[in-house]
Amino acid sequence: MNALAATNRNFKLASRILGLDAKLEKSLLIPFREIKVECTIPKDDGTLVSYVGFRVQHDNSRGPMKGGVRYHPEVDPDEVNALAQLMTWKTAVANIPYGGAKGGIGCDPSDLSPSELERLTRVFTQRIHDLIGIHTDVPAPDMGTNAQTMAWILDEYSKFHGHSPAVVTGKPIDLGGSLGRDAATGRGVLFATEALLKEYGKSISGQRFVIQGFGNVGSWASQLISDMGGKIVAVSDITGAIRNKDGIDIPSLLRHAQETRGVKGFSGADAIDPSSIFAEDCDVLIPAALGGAINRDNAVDIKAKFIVEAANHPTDPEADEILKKKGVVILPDIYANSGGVTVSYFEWVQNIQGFMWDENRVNSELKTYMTRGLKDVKEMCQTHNCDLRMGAFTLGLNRVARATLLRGWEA
Ligand SMILES: NC(=O)C1=CN([C@@H]2O[C@H](COP(=O)(O)OP(=O)(O)OC[C@H]3O[C@@H](n4cnc5c(N)ncnc54)[C@H](OP(=O)(O)O)[C@@H]3O)[C@@H](O)[C@H]2O)C=CC1
Ligand SMILES: O=C(O)CCC(=O)C(=O)O
Repeated sequence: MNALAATNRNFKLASRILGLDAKLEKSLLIPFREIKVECTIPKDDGTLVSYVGFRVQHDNSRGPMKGGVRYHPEVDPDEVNALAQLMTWKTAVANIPYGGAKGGIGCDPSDLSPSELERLTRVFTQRIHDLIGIHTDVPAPDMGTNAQTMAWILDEYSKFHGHSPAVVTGKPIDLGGSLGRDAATGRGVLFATEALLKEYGKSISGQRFVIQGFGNVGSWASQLISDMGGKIVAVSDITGAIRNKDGIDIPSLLRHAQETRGVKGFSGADAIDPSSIFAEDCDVLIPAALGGAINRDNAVDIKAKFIVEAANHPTDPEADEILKKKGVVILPDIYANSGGVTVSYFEWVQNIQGFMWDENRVNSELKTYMTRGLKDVKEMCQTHNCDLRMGAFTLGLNRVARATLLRGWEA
């Protein structure tokens, strides 16, 4: 099932649980605006190359639309649409005053030089600058993009609209970025996992973790979990997968991955088949790479008791059903990875106030939001006798539906 069909399915299940009116349901589902732009740049050798960029603005009933920009070869309109919709429910679950959006360019950033990436980002920004803004739509990093990408968007946007640090989040600290934003999604995953395990009388320390993806989210989650005494027994990225049953030394792996641009070849672990990473024996599985990674073919082999969805829509609905029957507890993406957008909100607030917080404040506010988020999700699970995914979806939908109804429609 593609990302959009899977997301729409979860939306419809939640809408049915809440008993939403069919017309309201339709209005919530259809994106506010879908933008598709052509981005042609000269490569370093002078030849021209064209890419297609997207920005889907899904909903703004609770505030400015918010969401990352992804650079990846598999970016397509349906996927961006699904990711934008997930942002709407995610910001509502986190209870931050935003709607949802997502953008992307169908490109392989590893094939582009830094100057080509800069040109591409600037052209994309030129195409969409009049449709984004501090109180309209605020981009942030996602797969294949980072603080530097945000700095280029900020600079290009500011040429048209004047210096506007709050137009993007996840930007470098020197340009008004927030302390703690780089680690925020991984730290949020840590806090979410801690809160979940506590419900089962467990703590991070002593649990065995398997993590797919060692980029921003996966590497920070690995580092913070291992700092808390969790044992990371297997990790994978696009270069390969590695296992050490006694626990991987994460600081050494981080150095290796930085030097060699991947986890492959790390001397402190054995190489394993990347396609069997989910079958590794562990207590907690954390997918932190692409969507749809857990599907009906690999779900049956999963041994973890808990899955914490650091990636967006990593679990296909068919896999969801299989895992539910196996009794695996899944902490859904729209709650589990909301630490990133929550600290993006703190960054935006700091930019608007012109007052910078220290990192302790950022991290402790994040913990408050993540802990409260799980409590709110669990209350919906109890009210509607549903699993955590439907608890999160009904929580998000209910908040957005209420805001939409309160605002009303033009007569
Ligand atoms: N960044 C953020 O703040 C947030 C991100 N997310 C989600 O988290 C996920 C990861 O994002 P982020 O860490 O930012 O992205 P990055 O681009 O920083 O990292 C992605 C990681 O996934 C790896 N990867 C890609 N394809 C595969 C594959 N087939 N098998 C194993 N590993 C793979 C990449 O390997 P390589 O680098 O070698 O290509 C890299 O390690 C995405 O789903 C994103 O939407 C969610 C909330 C916020
Ligand atoms: O920080 C943000 O604004 C958005 C992060 C994001 O894209 C996501 O949560 O999927």
